[in-house]
Amino acid sequence: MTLRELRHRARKVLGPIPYDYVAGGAGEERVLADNEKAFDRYALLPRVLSGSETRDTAVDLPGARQAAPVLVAPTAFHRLVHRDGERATARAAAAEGAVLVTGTAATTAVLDVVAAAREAAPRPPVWFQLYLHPRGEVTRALVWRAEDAGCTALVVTVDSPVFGRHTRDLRNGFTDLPPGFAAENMRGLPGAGPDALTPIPMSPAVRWPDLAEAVRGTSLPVLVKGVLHPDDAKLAVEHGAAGVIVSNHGGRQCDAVPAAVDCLPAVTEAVAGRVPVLLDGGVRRGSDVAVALALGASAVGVGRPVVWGLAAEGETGVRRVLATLRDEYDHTLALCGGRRNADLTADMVVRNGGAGAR
Ligand SMILES: Cc1cc2nc3c(=O)[nH]c(=O)nc-3n(C[C@H](O)[C@H](O)[C@H](O)COP(=O)(O)O)c2cc1C
Ligand SMILES: CCCCC(=O)C(=O)O
Repeated sequence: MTLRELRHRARKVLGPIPYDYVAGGAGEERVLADNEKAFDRYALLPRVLSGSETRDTAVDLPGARQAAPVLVAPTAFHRLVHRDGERATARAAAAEGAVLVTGTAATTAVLDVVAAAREAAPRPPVWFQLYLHPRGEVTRALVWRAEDAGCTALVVTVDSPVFGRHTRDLRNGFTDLPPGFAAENMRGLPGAGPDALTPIPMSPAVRWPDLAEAVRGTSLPVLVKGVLHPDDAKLAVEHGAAGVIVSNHGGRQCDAVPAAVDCLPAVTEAVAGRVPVLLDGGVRRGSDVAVALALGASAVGVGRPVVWGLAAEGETGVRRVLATLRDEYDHTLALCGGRRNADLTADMVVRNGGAGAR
């Protein structure tokens, strides 16, 4: 089963409103579509007679060593799609040796998410995603909850000064969580009630010094998610980021930006190896992972496919998504004559239809 087929299975078990919440994007969903289509514009140019029977796909990331260069991107409200929610996702990611990025908008408290991950692996890498709050004490409270739970890194999302206009949700009138669901990490903190769809008051007033303050206020590495402009990647490093995540939020924020993978080469050049560069958006096959790594990513995140796996089959479905991507990636690495992730280099990616014409 391909990851694309899994979406159809999820659609059958989900009601139309949660399905649309996950599947949808902002505006006319141009960026949502382009994130996937962009990978079709790249082709791999394999090397030959340079492979190995044993390959090493492991990767070292801030606060994590992973079996493969694929991690679970933060996606909100897992209990909306499966009764086991984030606990199932956490057990699956830990069992597959993948980083789980849980976040402020999870429907399970971070302490319980990490506890579930520990049922599957002794020291599971769980990162915590948050938005910087204009009131520093709210940010500090969230960071403390993540540290206390045992998270090994923080992910600060910077592409959401305001919430994106999700066309399908607006049409469906989906503005609040159904009764019985809440953004558990927001309990007791100021803001909209934890059962609002946007419990975190995103703010355009948040600026670079707030990031620097967040970095200073924690011993955990802080990755910055949602960077597209190479100058912002440089600023992120200068303000203490331990990693930069190239992402357009899966096409859910500004509907006029480039596909994530198209922004990767310039960001990689700007960061110049100082910190790892990661990418998410549109990754659906092992060859997409290989293209991203060749263009400079250390690892990629997957968002919707994990939610489809969770909706369709719970913990087993999430494991299937991660195992499929790892297996497909390893196979692609072999076909490209590689032994290690670093064997995939920029000269091995060409524009599709223009082989050799780089
Ligand atoms: C249903 C859903 C919820 C999301 N929630 C968050 C979130 O709470 N925080 C965040 O930083 N990104 C969030 N994202 C964005 C993802 O982290 C990621 O950038 C995006 O899904 C990657 O694209 P993909 O779905 O094509 O893999 C969400 C995405 C989806 C689809
Ligand atoms: C405050 C909820 C964040 C969810 C989110 O980021 C998304 O739906 O894209």
